Amino acid sequence: MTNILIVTSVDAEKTAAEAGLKGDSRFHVISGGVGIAAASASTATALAARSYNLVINMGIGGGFIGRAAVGDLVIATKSAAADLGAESEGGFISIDELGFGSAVIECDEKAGDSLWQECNHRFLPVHKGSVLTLSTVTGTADTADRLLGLYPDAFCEAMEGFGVATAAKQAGRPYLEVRSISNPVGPRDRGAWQIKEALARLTEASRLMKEVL
Ligand SMILES: O=C(O)c1cccc(C(=O)CC[C@H]2O[C@@H](n3cnc4c(=O)[nH]cnc43)[C@H](O)[C@@H]2O)c1
Repeated sequence: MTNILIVTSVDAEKTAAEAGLKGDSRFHVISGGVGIAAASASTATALAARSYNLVINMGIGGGFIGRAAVGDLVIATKSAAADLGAESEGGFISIDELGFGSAVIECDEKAGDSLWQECNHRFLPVHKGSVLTLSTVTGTADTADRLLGLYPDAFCEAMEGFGVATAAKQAGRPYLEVRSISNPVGPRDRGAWQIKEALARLTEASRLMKEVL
């Protein structure tokens, strides 16, 4: 029997994910908190309590303009801690360049591809590429451009993926990140976030996960 841990950040995302799973006992959904630290600690606690075959970080996220629109799904190939490093006069220095490990964790290709194929089969708008994890929500076009300069294959930013991925990696478990877009990445306009639409799409994604994972 497959046991899959789904980690969301807030209860609204947990409820949306559970709605698509319709009580499938192979899945366990937790709401782990907002941000990389809460997500990582919550995932590690869940992994210590029970054995899982796959860990999925699921939630809403910001879509990079021209790459992923509100309501689209993004299936991560990598989760990248895009602001983990050092600032310098010459630009941002990643922890990879600083020699302290890697800011990028690969996602499970098999699980990602299965979901990707099913989304295409059902004509859901979906993208596959890097999802950035940030501690600060991007609020200017300059920052969005700078992030895309660092990660040209990024479709989305959110605040938890790399934390969940780190806990999964340390426990030796495969990992995947799935996001539905609630807002564009760029100049801050919190009132324009379409959270209801993004949560509905999250439910569609978890309904497909139930079929293919
Ligand atoms: O109003 C704000 O600026 C704000 C700051 C922190 C968190 C929130 C949330 O609504 C938390 C939910 C969740 O949303 C993800 N998310 C959604 N869009 C973005 C984005 O453009 N950039 C980064 N994260 C985003 C994130 O994973 C939060 O956990 C609101």
